[in-house]
Amino acid sequence: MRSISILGATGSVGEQTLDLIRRNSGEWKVVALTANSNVAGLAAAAREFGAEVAVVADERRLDDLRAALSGSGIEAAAGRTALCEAAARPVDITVAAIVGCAGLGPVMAAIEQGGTIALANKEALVSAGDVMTAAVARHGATLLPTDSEHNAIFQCLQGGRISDVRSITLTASGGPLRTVQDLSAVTPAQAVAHPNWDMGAKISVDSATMFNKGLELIEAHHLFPVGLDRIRIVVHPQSVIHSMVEYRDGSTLAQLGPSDMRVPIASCLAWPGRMDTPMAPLDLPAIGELSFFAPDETRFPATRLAREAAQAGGAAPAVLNAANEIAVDAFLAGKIAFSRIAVLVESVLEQGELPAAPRTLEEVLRVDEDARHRATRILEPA
Ligand SMILES: NC(=O)C1=CN([C@@H]2O[C@H](COP(=O)(O)OP(=O)(O)OC[C@H]3O[C@@H](n4cnc5c(N)ncnc54)[C@H](OP(=O)(O)O)[C@@H]3O)[C@@H](O)[C@H]2O)C=CC1
Ligand SMILES: CC(=O)[C@@H](O)[C@H](O)COP(=O)(O)O
Ligand SMILES: [Mn+2]
Repeated sequence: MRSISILGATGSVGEQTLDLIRRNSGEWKVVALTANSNVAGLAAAAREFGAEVAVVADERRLDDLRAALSGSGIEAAAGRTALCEAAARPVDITVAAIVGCAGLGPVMAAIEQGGTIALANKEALVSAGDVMTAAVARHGATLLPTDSEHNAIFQCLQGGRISDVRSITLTASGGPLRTVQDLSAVTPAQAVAHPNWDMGAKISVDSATMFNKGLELIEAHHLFPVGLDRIRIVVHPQSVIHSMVEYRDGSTLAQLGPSDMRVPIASCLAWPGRMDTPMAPLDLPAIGELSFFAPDETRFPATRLAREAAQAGGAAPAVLNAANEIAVDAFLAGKIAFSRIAVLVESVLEQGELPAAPRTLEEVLRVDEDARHRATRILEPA
């Protein structure tokens, strides 16, 4: 029996993790499950899987959570501190599936326990960068990349040496707007309609703007230290090849699979072994063709902005991420046009001097908070 905590259990990655646990329920003990405000979903999952503790980030929902769990014997808690305390409970694996920089504190709490973390929450690593990787090294923690591209690269690196890598290629679907000419009138419904993956709203918008690939570039830069100039992006609309590693002898290894997050999640849950998933095998004759294109950074400037932020280093990636989170929320709320997302991010990055490079979690959170204020002030001038 292995123990697991799922941070962001009510989301797309969280629910897909629970689906795998359900199929192998005798093998897993669920310790902590967390959500932001979805009390009904959290309580149902906590009851079904017999969790030790359920935590909701929104403190105003604590009474509702207690009521939903009454008689179950499951502990209920709320707030950011409770989230970090739950994340710090010792487990064999923590699945980090909160969306946004809001997941950073709990991820760091799990890292400080020296645990194994299946990391889907890319914004946490993008924002904290070296602060997180240094904490991983200091506490002897293990990060298992769960984002599909990074999981693909991780798999392609097994048995290889990072010093033998010539390049890493991140594949990008190009998102739902790849062939849409007029980006000025894109609605939230269009932007979240990803052609291949069923995901939460924020990452779906990020795929549409290509900020997802920009964040993933920075994520790859921290996970796989081959040098930024050796990490490339190629548009591959079928999302069958999830990424590739080219070695110095000219061999390129790729990981292929269905566009279903249960594959990379299962790879992390069973690592270094393997486990069954319910997906049908890839039917390559039915897929027919795999195609590849260079990214169009004129229409989708996000990958250029992310590369520049990664090159600048220090606080720049955290600023880029925070501004993007504010812009995506504003777009989904109907407050700004789709095309303004990248414009806003660039404005925040170019506004005045960037803060000093953060050296601690608290400093990262201050950079994040400050960039959010700056982005909000641009959107809603006093
Ligand atoms: N979905 C996918 O296929 C993939 C996702 N990822 C990454 O995984 C992460 C999760 O994505 P996804 O599952 O799509 O997201 P969802 O929006 O579907 O789920 C997000 C989860 O985080 C919780 N949450 C939201 N805001 C907060 C907060 N402020 N504090 C604490 N918890 C919060 C939500 O709770 P509640 O339900 O109560 O709102 C929910 O459980 C993201 O970083 C994403 O980039 C990476 C690769 C693929
Ligand atoms: C499933 C996953 O990892 C997502 O990040 C997905 O890859 C998004 O697709 P694109 O950003 O390539 O459109
Ligand atoms: Mn991805």
